[in-house]
Amino acid sequence: MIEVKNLSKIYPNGTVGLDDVNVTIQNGEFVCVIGLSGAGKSTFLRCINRLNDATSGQILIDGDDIAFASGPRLRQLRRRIGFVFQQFNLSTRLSAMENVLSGRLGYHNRFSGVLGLFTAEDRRIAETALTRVGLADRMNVRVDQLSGGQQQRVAIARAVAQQPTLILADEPMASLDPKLSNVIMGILKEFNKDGISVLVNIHVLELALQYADRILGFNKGKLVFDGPPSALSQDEIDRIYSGSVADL
Ligand SMILES: Nc1ncnc2c1ncn2[C@@H]1O[C@H](COP(=O)(O)OP(=O)(O)OP(=O)(O)O)[C@@H](O)[C@H]1O
Repeated sequence: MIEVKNLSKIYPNGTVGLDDVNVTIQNGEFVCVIGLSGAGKSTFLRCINRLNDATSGQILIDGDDIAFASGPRLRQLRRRIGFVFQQFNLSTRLSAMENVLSGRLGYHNRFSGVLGLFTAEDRRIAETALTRVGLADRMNVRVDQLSGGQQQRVAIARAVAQQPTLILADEPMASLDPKLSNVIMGILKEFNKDGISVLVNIHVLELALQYADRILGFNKGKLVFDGPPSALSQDEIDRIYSGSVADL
């Protein structure tokens, strides 16, 4: 369970990224986060795994506050959270397998991690993750020889290899051909069925409606909608986007 309490983020230049956000996400939920560009979606996800530091508030991951944790405790908490980036963030000169194995680093001390001393169990977990995303025959191919869609699947496999309880995905389809959106959402949904909670930032409302159990709508850093897709009326959509769906 993730409990976000009174979470605010003010950037050093004074921009309000998040404004007193309160939300609880139960284990196993598939949550889509929507809102206009600049609404705070990325800031929200990045605060949850501490790519961004919150200014104030709490983020409890199964009861442990990650918002202001540091050192080994932060490392341990982050291990529970996989992150999938819009631009994949892979080491493109390494193989798919090597990238996915890096998802296991949180389970090793720094020394063995740097030396790449992965166990047979790590390799088995990485292989399973790559097979689940449909890349069993591409494991040893260098990432720069894979298509964008395949690269994003490697990135998802890397997140899954962490054996996380939560996957955060920040516009994971935005760099891909729109036709691949359903493939990426479908893969995330499959892992969600295994019990991993998923939070996806998404700017295509249709996809959010199609896949989400629950939608969070942000506007200017505030959480202005929290409910199932069925509760998202045109009024609510207007409130989130302060425009009509036709403008999206
Ligand atoms: N590093 C930063 N320094 C200052 N302001 C920032 C920084 N990162 C984001 N912001 C600002 O914080 C607000 C929220 O941005 P954020 O990136 O979270 O929105 P978003 O909803 O994810 O937008 P997009 O869909 O374009 O990614 C915006 O006003 C943005 O300009």
